[in-house]
Amino acid sequence: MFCVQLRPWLQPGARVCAVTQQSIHKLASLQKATTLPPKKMQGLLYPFSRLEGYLDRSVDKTQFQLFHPSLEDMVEAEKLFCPSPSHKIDFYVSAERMDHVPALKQPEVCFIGRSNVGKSSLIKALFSLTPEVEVRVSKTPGHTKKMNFFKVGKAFTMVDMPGYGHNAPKDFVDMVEPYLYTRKNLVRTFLLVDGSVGLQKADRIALEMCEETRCPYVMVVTKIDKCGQGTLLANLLSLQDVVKTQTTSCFPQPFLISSLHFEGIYFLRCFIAHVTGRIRVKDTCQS
Ligand SMILES: Nc1nc2c(ncn2[C@@H]2O[C@H](COP(=O)(O)OP(=O)(O)OP(=O)(O)O)[C@@H](O)[C@H]2O)c(=O)[nH]1
Ligand SMILES: [Mg+2]
Repeated sequence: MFCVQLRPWLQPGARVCAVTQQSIHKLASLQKATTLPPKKMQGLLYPFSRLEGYLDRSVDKTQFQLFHPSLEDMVEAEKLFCPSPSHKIDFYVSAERMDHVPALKQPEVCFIGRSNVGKSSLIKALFSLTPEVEVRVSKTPGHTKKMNFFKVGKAFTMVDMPGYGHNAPKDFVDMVEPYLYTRKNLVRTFLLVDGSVGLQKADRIALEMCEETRCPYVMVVTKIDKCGQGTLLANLLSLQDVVKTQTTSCFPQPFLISSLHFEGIYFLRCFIAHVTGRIRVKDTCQS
């Protein structure tokens, strides 16, 4: 659980981030988040904590907390998302076909999901400490048409994928499937589902594809700011049931995200740093 007494660790003098704060979203950094009242901060850092009280006693909560980084872990991870002259964070290249995909050695994570589910917005929020990195988002489904590669120094690459479903690019399958099946340096796929509607038919197909690739993947529940707690909880529990009973390569703990309000963003930065081998989060099972 979050310890408020860790706060002094973040007081002036602590090396949190060297970028100027001017054009950066007010909640982009942990430093700002930790100035909020404790309950609000807890919800931002650990979004599941908001739902915990509503869970029936019979529900096994440990499954929702397998990955449970400390504040220090999150601070450590955040440094990776702060650019410096020796650690450049930037858009690298777009690819429409597998033979356009760059050959890279560093670990890679990618984001897939239905069009409009919030993939690009999530990447934008993760990169909010580098606002000059352009990640295009749109309310029109099917906006991202290519696989967009973003380099985080020499640490890892993040790939924003086109969405499936409504207005997906015609060559979606030819583009994304070979990538998921053959990309050697892919360490995690994040499969995004909308918190208001839960797992849809198209998501089940994506989930089956992820299972077939046998690469580890993680479910991310998006836009949690938009849905009521009852709806979110119901969708989360049914999603977790599917993960538990029908998958073998999926991490049992779904992550909750609001790219607009920054809930879960620090948490996800930490998970990415962990799975790409940049930090080691203690007491973490099966991640
Ligand atoms: N309320 C709310 N809206 C969000 C959130 N994330 C994304 N959106 C909105 O959802 C819409 C789609 O966001 P994108 O990030 O472009 O979605 P995408 O998954 O990249 O979509 P495609 O590129 O079309 O596949 C935009 O209008 C975003 O502002 C969120 O966390 N909360
Ligand atoms: Mg997009």
